[in-house]
Amino acid sequence: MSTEEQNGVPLQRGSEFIADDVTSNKSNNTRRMLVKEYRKIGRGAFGTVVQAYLTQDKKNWLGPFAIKKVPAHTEYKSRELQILRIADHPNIVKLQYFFTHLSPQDNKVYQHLAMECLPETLQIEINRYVTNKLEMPLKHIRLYTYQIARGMLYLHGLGVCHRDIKPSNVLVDPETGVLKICDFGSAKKLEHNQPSISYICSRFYRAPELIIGCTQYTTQIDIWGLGCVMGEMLIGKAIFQGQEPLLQLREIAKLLGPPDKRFIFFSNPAYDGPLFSKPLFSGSSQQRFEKYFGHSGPDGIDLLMKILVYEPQQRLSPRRILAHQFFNELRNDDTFLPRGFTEPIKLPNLFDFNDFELQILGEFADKIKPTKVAE
Ligand SMILES: Nc1ncnc2c1ncn2[C@@H]1O[C@H](COP(=O)(O)OP(=O)(O)OP(=O)(O)O)[C@@H](O)[C@H]1O
Repeated sequence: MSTEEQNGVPLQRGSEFIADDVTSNKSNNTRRMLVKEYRKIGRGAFGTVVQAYLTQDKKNWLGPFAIKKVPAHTEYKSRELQILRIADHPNIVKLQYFFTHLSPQDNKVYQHLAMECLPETLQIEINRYVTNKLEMPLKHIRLYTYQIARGMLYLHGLGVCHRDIKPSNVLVDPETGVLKICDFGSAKKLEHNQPSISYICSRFYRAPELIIGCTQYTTQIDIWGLGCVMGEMLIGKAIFQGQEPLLQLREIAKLLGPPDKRFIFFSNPAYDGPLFSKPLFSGSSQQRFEKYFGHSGPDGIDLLMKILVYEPQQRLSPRRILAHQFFNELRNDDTFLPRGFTEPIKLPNLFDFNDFELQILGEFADKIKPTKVAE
């Protein structure tokens, strides 16, 4: 394959096709466009993600986009399109175009979701620190955790539960500090009193009620995932690594202590799996949290201990997370030092709440926003 440059866009010959019905998510207009695929950037359980560019006239190129291709017409995946079409938030990956296309390789129709492209996943960023035997700076952990919580404030405000929070479903730009939640392939608008499947979410990040088989769960399952992701940034590896689905609960019990019988019963009265009711450690769970996450300081430990709790209703809500003192450093100093840079730069705007967010935040908005010192 030869490579050429067009408008600074590196293009590979041979990986292009015409799509007849490319719809802009912004204007809703549909038109014919040439799609040039550049390189594969991700592979998931359901499809592939490629970096690609779009053009109408072969002169003006749009992109780069991350185009996610999934088999079309499955009810499961069309939810992803529906949710991405309405989501409009700085911490949620933005859908820009979408279209269907018949693949000449297997003669199947694929849905194509062209999203803004970010350079890394949080998983890659975490691994980079581990490989270099370094700890991720606390400021970065605050910045990323805050933005995941802000994305959740918005999503949960819409009633949408992501259901697959994990570091590889969180995109980051380490040079700007911007973070966006991606992969809405498992997301669902949860309706009150309507059951949903409990076999959802990647094992290490599954909330205890899901492990037990609860089908009436709430968006608080995502908050559990957020706690797992924050813990993973702190220690450089997944904090609960169960070797089998039910053993996942054992890993949780090693940190939190045994689950309460009431919690098990109200999650799933028919649960007949192991209870792990004997303490798996001596001392208090506070001591365990301090041992695992000591370098996050008392505020980090306090926050994690209020997120990683069995009872979903007891877990902090997104707005209480945003208001937590762990994030005071972001309110007091609006700069950070990106990895590999020697000069600090300004943090992305973390407090530009829109009317919808302000409505959900209520009186919390004033606690979350930095208080400006009068000049
Ligand atoms: N907007 C984007 N910008 C950059 N990379 C992306 C983007 N969207 C997805 N990716 C990359 O593609 C990978 C797979 O994307 P995604 O998680 O949406 O697909 P999936 O088929 O649902 O995957 P999985 O089965 O692992 O959950 C991501 O982990 C990431 O590496």
